[in-house]
Amino acid sequence: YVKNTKEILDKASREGYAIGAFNFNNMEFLQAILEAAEEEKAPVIVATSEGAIKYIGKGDIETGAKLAVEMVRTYAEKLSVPVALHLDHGRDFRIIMTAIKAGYSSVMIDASHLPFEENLRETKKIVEIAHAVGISVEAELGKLKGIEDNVVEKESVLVDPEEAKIFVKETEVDFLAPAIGTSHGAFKFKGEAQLDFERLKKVKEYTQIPLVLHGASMVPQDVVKLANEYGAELSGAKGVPEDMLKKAIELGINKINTDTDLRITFVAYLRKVLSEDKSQIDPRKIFKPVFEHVKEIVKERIRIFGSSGKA
Ligand SMILES: O=C(COP(=O)(O)O)NO
Ligand SMILES: [Ca+2]
Ligand code: NA
Ligand SMILES: [Zn+2]
Repeated sequence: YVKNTKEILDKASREGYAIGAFNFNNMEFLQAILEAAEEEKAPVIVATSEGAIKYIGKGDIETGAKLAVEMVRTYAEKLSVPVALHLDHGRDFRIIMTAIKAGYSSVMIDASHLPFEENLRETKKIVEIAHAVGISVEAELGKLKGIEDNVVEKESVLVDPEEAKIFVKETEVDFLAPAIGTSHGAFKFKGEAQLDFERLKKVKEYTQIPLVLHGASMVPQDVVKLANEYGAELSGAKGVPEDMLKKAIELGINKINTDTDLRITFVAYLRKVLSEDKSQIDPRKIFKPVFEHVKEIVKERIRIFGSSGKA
């Protein structure tokens, strides 16, 4: 169990590959992610959003954070690969403190919806506290479109590399998520997929720290098609193409946040299994094949990110 996410991300940044940061909300997704990392011999980051902590704790934040840490630690001590637990899109000061106290390896303070100076001040405060207890911190500059937890960002506002230089110097944040055109969820682009690689290149040059890509799911069309065949309504779903992910990694992305790809895979195969095995009522028999597919998609991502065999 990795005490501090920085150690695995600094290595990835030095060697030019990316670590998957996969979101989970329950035991089965966590199992699938960790099995995938073990089979790929890859370091891995598992992440909970604030909503996931509330979900795991049935509304009680301490319970949720504690349970997440205990589940991850208990599984991780059996594995040969490094595992880090990360708080994704931390916004609420109390939740960030609770995650640190519970034993998370790193926390994100997402104050990117605030004006630059306020984002900088918020981030600096979290960094001072987290660094005092040996925990690493992620922050975000610029805005992703779509729903970011409970804040609806109408327009994406791309990162300003000059701001990034000042921001990282002033806050001493360990890794930075620059908005370069992605957005959360399954409907990322109206027209052609497009990322601002020029900005990304400059942010890396100016900051020289591990960078994070949010909204990075690829939204595989075969899985979307399967889900729709079994009654889902996901037409128009579109993600980040593989060649763009690879280019982003070449230009300095070292942590890739992936949630939607696991969700779509889960939904497609759950629908399929339920419609084919109509008398099945044992949840274990329903979930086993479904989470085999979730594990496979995580392995595919780890291979694309270049972290297979890096444990
Ligand atoms: O950024 C993400 C996940 O993005 P996706 O919706 O593209 O999986 N989590 O913080
Ligand atoms: Ca944000
Ligand atoms: Na994050
Ligand atoms: Zn995100």
